[in-house]
Amino acid sequence: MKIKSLSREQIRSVDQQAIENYGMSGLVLMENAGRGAAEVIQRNAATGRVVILCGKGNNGGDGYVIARHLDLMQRQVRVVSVVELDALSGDAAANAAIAQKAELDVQVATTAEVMESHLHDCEVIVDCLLGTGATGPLRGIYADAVKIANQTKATRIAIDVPTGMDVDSGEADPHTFQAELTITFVAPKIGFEFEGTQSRLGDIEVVPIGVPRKLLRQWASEA
Ligand SMILES: NC(=O)C1=CN([C@@H]2O[C@H](COP(=O)(O)OP(=O)(O)OC[C@H]3O[C@@H](n4cnc5c(N)ncnc54)[C@H](OP(=O)(O)O)[C@@H]3O)[C@@H](O)[C@H]2O)[C@H](O)CC1
Ligand SMILES: [K+]
Repeated sequence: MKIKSLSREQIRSVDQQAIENYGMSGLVLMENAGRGAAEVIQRNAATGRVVILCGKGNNGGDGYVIARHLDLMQRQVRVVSVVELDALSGDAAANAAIAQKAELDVQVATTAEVMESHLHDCEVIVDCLLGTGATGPLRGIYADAVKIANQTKATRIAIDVPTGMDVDSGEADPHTFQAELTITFVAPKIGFEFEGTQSRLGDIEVVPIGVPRKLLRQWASEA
């Protein structure tokens, strides 16, 4: 079944319905998202050290799941959070805690200098800073992190939407993450169809997260 491009509102309602009407849990959706993304990353960037940049919300939460699954694939992985971990909540906090108990390499970088020290020698950078919850211009360390990442020679992979891009309008902050590959969940986003977004998105892979077909049928573009 091919799902047409969805808006922020529509994708949120998929989440909501999966949880409220089908009894799925956010943790299960996040696990499916992170595991699916890790498998696509392994297929597209099969070697080298991976740094996963994590923000405060569930896009960041995906990053901790991705880290755990890449570690299971014997990859060298480091998570670099742009917020103190006690600022996390819900499913993101749960997966950050699992990552720490699993003794994955989790660092915090709230300044550009510390961020630079983590990014200068890695081969793959995964953007889990902001997803569909982003609003307005990038704030502080988020802008710094994207600027530094864009200056490296690393392969850059965006999760759900490149940080700095508006998921509905396609409008891009001056410091939008420049991805070679964007791994997006459930369906492409309507903002991806706008002029000029291609250079920031790179190739797009859609990863299903286990939401039942019956729920998605309302947005199917073909059976
Ligand atoms: N059904 C699905 O597709 C699933 C998607 N998942 C992932 O969840 C994210 C959406 O997560 P959410 O927590 O709603 O939002 P974000 O992670 O994108 O943003 C989180 C917080 O970031 C702050 N924020 C917002 N805009 C900015 C900005 N311009 N600069 C800096 N910080 C910003 C804001 O927090 P504040 O309290 O600081 O205002 C946001 O709350 C989705 O994209 C997927 O990756 C699920 O994992 C599974 C299901
Ligand atoms: K992102």
